[in-house]
Amino acid sequence: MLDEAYVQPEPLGVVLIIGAWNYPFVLTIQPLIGAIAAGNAVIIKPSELSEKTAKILAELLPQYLDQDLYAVINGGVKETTELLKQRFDHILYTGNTAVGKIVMEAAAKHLTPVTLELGGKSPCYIDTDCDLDIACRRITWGKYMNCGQTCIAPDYVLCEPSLQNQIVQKIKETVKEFYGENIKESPDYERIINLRHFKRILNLLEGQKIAFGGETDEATRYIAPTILTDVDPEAKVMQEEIFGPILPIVPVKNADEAIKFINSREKPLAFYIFSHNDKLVRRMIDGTSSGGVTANDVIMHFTLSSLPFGGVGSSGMGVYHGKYTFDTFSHQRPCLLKSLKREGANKLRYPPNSQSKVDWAKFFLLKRFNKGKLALLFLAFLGVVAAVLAKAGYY
Ligand SMILES: NC(=O)C1=CN([C@@H]2O[C@H](COP(=O)(O)OP(=O)(O)OC[C@H]3O[C@@H](n4cnc5c(N)ncnc54)[C@H](O)[C@@H]3O)[C@@H](O)[C@H]2O)C=CC1
Ligand SMILES: CC(C)=CCC/C(C)=C/CC/C(C)=C/C(=O)O
Repeated sequence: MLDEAYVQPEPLGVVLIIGAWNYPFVLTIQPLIGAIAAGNAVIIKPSELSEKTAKILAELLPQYLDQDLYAVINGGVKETTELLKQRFDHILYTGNTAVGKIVMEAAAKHLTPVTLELGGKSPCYIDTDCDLDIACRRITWGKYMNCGQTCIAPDYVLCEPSLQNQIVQKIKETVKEFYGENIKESPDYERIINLRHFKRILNLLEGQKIAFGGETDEATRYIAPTILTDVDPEAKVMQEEIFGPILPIVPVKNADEAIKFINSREKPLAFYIFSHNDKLVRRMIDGTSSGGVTANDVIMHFTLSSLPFGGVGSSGMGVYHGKYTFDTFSHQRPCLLKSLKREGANKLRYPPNSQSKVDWAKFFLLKRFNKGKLALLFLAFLGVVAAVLAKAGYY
């Protein structure tokens, strides 16, 4: 009661931030800000796939930040492998799950803690009790933004069979509203990052029923906003994160079947539920697990600095954003400042032991006491009075 106890965050030391290509600026700068705020030195390793952003980061950062403390190192697998041999005090990695394991293995050699911001197949459940126009507009935005290359894009839709055709129709209308008649010409519709990813996504379309879209152009790595219907849960497109503008719809009987479906797979990075029914929304949140959730919208939980962002299970570990970034890059050091006075109260813990000391210890530590011993209670009351007097300066 008389001691001072507090938590003092302290910098971890040198932090390594490895970014991915899909939002190459935000995925390095956002963690960098928190790492600096927490007092660390930082090395940034942007993705080599988004080479122009990597180059500009290496040019710009030294102009604004202390070069001894903040460095940009550019390179691919070879350079990153070499970098990972060094000892860091924390590593924040954003990218795919397979490389996440490599990063964690390298970090383990130095007992370095990691934050792994990985991916996964984020499901989107659309209830029958829902404003389909609004739901489909929001899903269209989140799915086709950056050509589907967003870690928390809704990967696939689960809904009752009766909704399927209406959803296709409404997304089709919204695509026209967003990108016009000629999507290819729209300045707002992006392209696939490289040929390897273009071919990977095309491969996922094989044998599927295309209800909308499906047009592609290898020369410009264009893939039209595409919807697949009646998709078999065992299909290739349902086995890996799509990370492209393809939206499979998997019909389910009801919300319970959707919950079972989600729980039978790896834990996703995000989960989206569209329904007017608040109870159903809560039930689906309680019945599943995912990195984050947005109800009646997509992506938006990412934008709140008051919420921690991160995955769970195979979609990652650890969180950042806002104050959570500061906490991730800090050691929360518990400090107890005692005085060398009042040794009498401390005698309780020193040998020789006795039943009376045990009773006192239980009273103070476990807040458990023998009801018969009212005197004990009285003594505790006196203790509180003494503490108050001491704080007030009478002691
Ligand atoms: N949880 C999140 O916040 C985010 C997760 N992602 C996920 O990232 C994935 C897409 O990114 P990737 O294609 O992985 O990006 P990527 O190919 O840019 O790789 C990510 C980083 O890992 C490094 N890297 C690649 N291979 C490596 C190796 N063998 N050893 C060491 N380092 C290596 C790269 O140089 C790069 O800096 C998706 O699964 C997506 O969902 C993407 C953005 C945000
Ligand atoms: C309100 C508004 C314009 C939000 C922008 C949302 C946005 C672009 C989110 C991107 C999220 C992100 C960085 C995902 C990722 O890392 O893959």
